[in-house]
Amino acid sequence: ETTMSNDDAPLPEGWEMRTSRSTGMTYYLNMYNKKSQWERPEAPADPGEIRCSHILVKHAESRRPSSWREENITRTKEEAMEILKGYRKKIVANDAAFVDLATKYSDCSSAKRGGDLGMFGKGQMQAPFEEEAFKLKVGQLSKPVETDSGVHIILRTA
Ligand SMILES: Cn1nc(-c2ccccc2)cc1C(=O)N[C@H](Cc1nc2ccccc2[nH]1)C(=O)O
Repeated sequence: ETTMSNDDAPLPEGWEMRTSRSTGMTYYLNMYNKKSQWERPEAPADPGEIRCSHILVKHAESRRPSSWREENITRTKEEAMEILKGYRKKIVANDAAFVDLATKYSDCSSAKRGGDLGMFGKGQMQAPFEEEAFKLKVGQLSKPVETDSGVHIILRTA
């Protein structure tokens, strides 16, 4: 029987369709690591590394309840979550830019770079952060994520 190849369906994230110059056959290119394969991919390409920015609101139970903006952070985890949800609402409503809120309010030293953490692979960031970040598509904003450092919202930028 013929297998159903849904050639007109969109490809999973990170893949592109190519035609072999020598044989004219269709193959698929992982745009992150430039590896190619004959089989139509069923899942997003493994990005290996991604780039994210984040806004961190620390609280009294944070591993290090201190930051560039506040020497001794005493707010509760619940208060931190409310503050962060307020920032997320403004960003989603386009009332404030992510980079401006990160620069002004993030309790991470990456605030100096608009919250940019640069490129990172698996095994570099705390697990809850990594898990959420690698689920995001480029340009997508996470829901609040709790780590030992505090509460974060994550923007995947690459
Ligand atoms: C992971 N990381 N990168 C930077 C950074 C990046 C670019 C420029 C300056 C600082 C700061 C940090 C960092 O761990 N900061 C901590 C807070 C923090 N905890 C995190 C957990 C997961 C991801 C980012 C996080 N940032 C701090 O300032 O107390």
